[in-house]
Parts: sequence; C-alpha cells; structure tokens
Amino acid sequence: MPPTPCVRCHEQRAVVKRPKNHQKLCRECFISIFEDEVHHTITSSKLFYPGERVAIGASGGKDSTVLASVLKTLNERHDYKLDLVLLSVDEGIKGYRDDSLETVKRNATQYEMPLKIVGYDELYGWTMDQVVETIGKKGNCTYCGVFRRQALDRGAKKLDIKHVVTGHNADDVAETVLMNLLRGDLARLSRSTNIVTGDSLSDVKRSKPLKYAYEKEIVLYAHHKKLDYFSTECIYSPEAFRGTARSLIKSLEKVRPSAILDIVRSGEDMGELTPDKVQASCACDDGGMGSCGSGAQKEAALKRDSHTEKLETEIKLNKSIEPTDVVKLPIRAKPGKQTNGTTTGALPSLGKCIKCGYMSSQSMCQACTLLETLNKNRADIAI
Ligand SMILES: Nc1ncnc2c1ncn2[C@@H]1O[C@H](COP(=O)(O)OP(=O)(O)OP(=O)(O)O)[C@@H](O)[C@H]1O
Repeated sequence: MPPTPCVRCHEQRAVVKRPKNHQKLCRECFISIFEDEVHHTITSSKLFYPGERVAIGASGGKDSTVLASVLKTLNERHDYKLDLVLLSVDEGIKGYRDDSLETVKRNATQYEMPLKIVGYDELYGWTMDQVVETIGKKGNCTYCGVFRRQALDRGAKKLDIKHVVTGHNADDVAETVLMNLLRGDLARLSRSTNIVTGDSLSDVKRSKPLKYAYEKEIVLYAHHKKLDYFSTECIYSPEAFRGTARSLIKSLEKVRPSAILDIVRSGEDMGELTPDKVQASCACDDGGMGSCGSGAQKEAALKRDSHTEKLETEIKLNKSIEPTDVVKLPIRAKPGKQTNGTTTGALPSLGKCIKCGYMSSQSMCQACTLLETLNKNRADIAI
C-alpha cells in the first residue's frame, strides 16, 4: 500500500492520526498545528502581557514538560517577551517526586530556564510520605492538593512572580466538568472551565494554556519532539471519583473523538449561565481542578469526628452564596451554619491565617486546618 500523504502539506508522509479529529498529518505539520493552537489559545484569551514574569508549574510529567517546551518555542517565535521560570513543588514522595525532580532539573538546563523548588517539609513540616504513613492512602489527595496550591503560590511569591501556568489539559478540564456536573455543583463547574483561575485571596493568578489540548496529542507532541519527561503515576492512588470520571471520558473519546472538547465547551456554556456572585469561600478554589483538595476544612472536621469511613472521600466546601441566588438558581447549597460557626451569604473577605499568617478567608487557612488534624493524629499515634 502506498504511504498516506499528509492532508496539510500533501508532500510528507502522514505519521500521526490526530486524536482530536483523526486528521492524518506528517510530523512537522502536526507539531506546527499543535503549537499554533496553543498560540491561538494564548492570544485569544490575552493570557500574557509583554515583559511578564511567568512561573511554569513543573512536575517533570508530560503535560508540564510540553507546556515548558511549547512556551519557550512560542515565546521566541512570536516574541511574547516573557520571562519564564520553572517552579517545582517537592511533595516528599520517595521513588516518585524525587525522580521526577531530576527530570525537571534536566529540563531547566535544556530550556535554559531558572528553576525554583519548594518542599512540603520546609513549608509544612510534613512530607507526603509522612502524611500517608499517618492517615493512610484514603483522602491523601485532599491534603496534597491543598498543600500544593499553597506551595505554588508561596513559591511564586518568593520569586516575586504573579502568574503561574499549569499543564492542565482538555481531558483534565472535561473530567472536572463531569465531576462537578455529577455533584450538581454549577458554581464550581463554571470556575473549572475558566482559563484563568486565581482566587480572591491571592494576587498570584493561575492559568492553563493547554486547556484545549488533548492529552493524547500532548503525548504525541512530547514523543515527536523527543522531550525528556517522567512518565510514572503518583504511587498514592488518585481519588476514586476522579478516576471513574477519567475512565468515562476515555470511553466516550473512543466512540466520539470530539467528546472531550464538546464537554469542555458545554462546561463553558453552562458556566455562562452561572452568575458570578455564586463564589466559593475556598481560597484554593479553581473549580476542583487537579485534586485541588476542595472541602479540606470540612473534611478535617469530619476526620476529627472519626466517622469518615463510610463517607465519600471528597467533600465539597461550604459555598458562600447570596440568599437571592438560591431563589434564582436550582443550586443545592443552602445558606446556613458553617462548620466554623459563621453563616453563609457573604463573599469571602481577605484576612490572614491566625497560625501561619498566610492569606485566608477563614480564621485558619486550609493548609493549617489540615496540619492541625495531622498533628493531632501524630500525637494520638505517639500516645
Ligand atoms: N509537584 C509539582 N510541582 C509543580 N507543579 C506541579 C506539581 N504537580 C502538579 N503540578 C502542576 O499541575 C499540573 C497538573 O498536575 P497533575 O497532578 O494533574 O499532573 P499531570 O496531569 O500528570 O501533569 P504532568 O504530566 O505535568 O505531571 C501539572 O501539569 C503541573 O503544571
């Protein structure tokens, strides 16, 4: 059989069947289309400004490695004038993060970008290995998600950087849309589709330039560009709910390749219907992207009651919503007493955590609330 020509250049032999639309492309055309699409996402959403210092959340995995590589390429090609820095969080997971950080160190040299590493041990006095040793694997993602968000924020502040980009891709966003849909959480669903998600409590904004890139295309891009990345999954199992949503997305993609983008677009459209006023009081709230650990304080309170066994691991944070919005929207959250004794109804106001001084809408920030539970657990075990 003669080789199939690339549908774009009609000259080279096609070596890639695009997962997104099954277009047959040669290597060069695939790479060029992938980069052009990310460039389009960046320019159409005016993600950066010239001279901006941007920290790339670098885990050493495929997504953030591709993000670093593409941003370097586009920055040079289109003269974005960005000052790019790699920012890594060392969660303290032996045999996983220590290995992936070695990859990030090589990437720093390959892409000629400075690298900053911040660790859970220095920030919180706990590594994830110690957390899991204390609480077990169940629910550990909640701790890790809350700690990581704050660690990225703190790392960026140490670098005097106000914009962190992450490698969250279209599959991640679709997954989160589906999870929030299944929970009936329109407010969080709306935020999960935003390309820029900061929170009201921090001046460090976050964005996801790969929001429309399929995970499979990211893998293909990394392969054809021969990128150096670390491909092992975290040794501590992901949340069951997210894992199930992920499998569902992959099954849908098999029978309908456009399903991932369709879910993302549907999420965006549904988000348009959700009034901005319906905000979460959660300082770590980006719609629950990437095991954000939403519901941390409530979970910590439940753990203190030690009746968590039969409950679902991931629990939603109490939402601050205007009572009038309850009438307008069929959102299930009702105004009422919060676990900390305050009432819902008011938007979060900027304050400082009484323990660590970090910005928080509650008297104690999410990380410190979780740390309290951990420290209590450690004391219980010691006794
Ligand atoms: N330890 C870390 N340090 C810095 N950034 C991180 C870290 N872990 C995750 N991130 C950021 O959050 C994004 C999503 O993280 P997630 O844990 O979902 O990993 P992933 O989808 O496997 O991504 P990757 O392939 O980049 O590891 C990553 O692409 C990266 O930008």
